[in-house]
Amino acid sequence: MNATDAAETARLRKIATEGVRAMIALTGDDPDRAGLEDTPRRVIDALIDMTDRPGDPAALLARVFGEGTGSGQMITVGPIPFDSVCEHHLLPFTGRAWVAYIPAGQDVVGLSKLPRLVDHFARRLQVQERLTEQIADAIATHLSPVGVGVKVTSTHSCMAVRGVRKPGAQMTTTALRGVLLTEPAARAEFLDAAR
Ligand SMILES: Nc1nc2c(ncn2[C@@H]2O[C@H](COP(=O)(O)OP(=O)(O)OP(=O)(O)O)[C@@H](O)[C@H]2O)c(=O)[nH]1
Ligand SMILES: [Zn+2]
Repeated sequence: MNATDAAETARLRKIATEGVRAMIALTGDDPDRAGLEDTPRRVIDALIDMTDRPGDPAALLARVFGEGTGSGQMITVGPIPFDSVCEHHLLPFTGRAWVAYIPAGQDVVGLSKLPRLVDHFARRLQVQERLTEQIADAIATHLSPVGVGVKVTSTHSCMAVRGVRKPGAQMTTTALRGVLLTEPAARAEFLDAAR
């Protein structure tokens, strides 16, 4: 972080602290009471922590292993647990993702890179449909595979603990590319693996 960034961060943290104090006051509580004194800092740090966007898709998917490892099979990883933040309410949504691809040639990526890719797109302000598309698009762009499948199921705390209050209701989203979109058998294989 350079000096300009540090000054801007300090400025925004000051404003955000006032904002969180105002939100506490809106709940009818006293932001100056001992138990709440340090809460604005904790809230800001928690939000930054939950949106740290680890990794970089191009770098994550850059190292491939060849020598006959791929050869046309579907590779599926899941369920991959993830935490994200609903961009409408800044409340968490948490769930599981399945990520599959069929390499175009012999090259495959390391197993761990797919969960890392999920975290990269999950740990930011999100909606689930965009999360699902971004994971699929990153694999399509960086690996140029024959097919890609991404399925995400999650529960949104904004729908569980407030508003409509339906705890346990799950949202499922699926993004398919290439043969997983066009070939019913490939699609069925993925959806069977992602249960
Ligand atoms: N499609 C989609 N909707 C989401 C997601 N996360 C939260 N939402 C919805 O975003 C919507 C925001 O609707 P608004 O009417 O603007 O906000 P609201 O008054 O808080 O809505 P309620 O939750 O119905 O009380 C709600 O219906 C949420 O359930 C998501 O990942 N995808
Ligand atoms: Zn929400």
